[in-house]
Amino acid sequence: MAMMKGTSLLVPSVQELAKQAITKVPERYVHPNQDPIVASNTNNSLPQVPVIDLSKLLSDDATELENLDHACRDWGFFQLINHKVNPSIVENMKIGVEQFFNLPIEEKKKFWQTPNDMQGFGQLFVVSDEQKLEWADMFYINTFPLYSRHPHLIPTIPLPFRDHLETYCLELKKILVKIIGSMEKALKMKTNELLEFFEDPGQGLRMNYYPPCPQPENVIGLNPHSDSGALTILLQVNEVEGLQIRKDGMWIPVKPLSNAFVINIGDMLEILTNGIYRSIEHRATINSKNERISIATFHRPQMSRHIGPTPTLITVERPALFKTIGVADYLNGFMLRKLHGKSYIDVVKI
Ligand SMILES: O=C(O)CCC(=O)C(=O)O
Ligand SMILES: [Fe+2]
Repeated sequence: MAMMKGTSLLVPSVQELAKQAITKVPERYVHPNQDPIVASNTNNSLPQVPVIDLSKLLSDDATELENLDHACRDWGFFQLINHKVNPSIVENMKIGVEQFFNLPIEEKKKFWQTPNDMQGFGQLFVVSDEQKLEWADMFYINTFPLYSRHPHLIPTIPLPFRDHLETYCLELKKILVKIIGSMEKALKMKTNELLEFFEDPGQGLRMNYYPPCPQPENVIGLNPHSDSGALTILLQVNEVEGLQIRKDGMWIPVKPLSNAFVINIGDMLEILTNGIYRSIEHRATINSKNERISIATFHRPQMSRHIGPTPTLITVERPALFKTIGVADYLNGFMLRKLHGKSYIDVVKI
């Protein structure tokens, strides 16, 4: 069975560190020379990530399908509204994740990463002791397929959060299918040509906790990266700004919009669409006043599958831009490296 491998060095909790009244960030978290933080209120002329209405998409609204197509080609990111996920499901998830991060550290240790395992609390992509760390704790779990779950993680998450999490995961898988189905139409592909890659998809959840920091300009919450999977559905839990995407060389803040999901294209969808839809570099910044919480839910084709440009999207004018690669190979290669912008997709470029 093709499994997700990967390891990351064990690191201490930043949430605990930030509770101490420090005025200076420890050296291991100082990132010199990073691009300055731009807050949306200091620059109102910045363009905004497109907003897409799922209800309109599902009623075959041609204009909205075009809007989706533009969003995926030009932005790789959009905010999804009217998604019809029951607000109580989202609300329960928000409350649950806040309480989960606020458990006493002794409780959380039961969920901490162990050597050679990236699921649990900790950080990802830490490959050396010299590497600068992020100003954040994260909790990563695989949710689907079921065999990729760890017995000591989801089954021991306190109730009712565990049940709320299960419900949430299933709802997001439904959104995945609706979005991919609409993309297939927008790209004028054959029915099921793209969707078939998402039968029984792999799904993983990354919950991010970014504590406030006395020197926010010196730290980074999450290094610039593109997501390796196919489609990420992100929930900005507490409406604190921090997510930024790189567009035309500028960092653009994504304003938290209530009742919306932020959707972004990952590398695997860029490969499948032969580069027509693109994964976009993004990062999370920190501020000095408020904690920030987000939940990224990643979706990918099954580990045993192979992905390459879909035949209909290869033409004389647009020859194949990528080689075919196994999903497990792509993902495992990604997990072994430091996060570094959008550079990893180069391994499959022709
Ligand atoms: O915290 C955020 O808004 C971004 C999270 C993210 O990009 C990720 O977990 O891959
Ligand atoms: Fe991401």
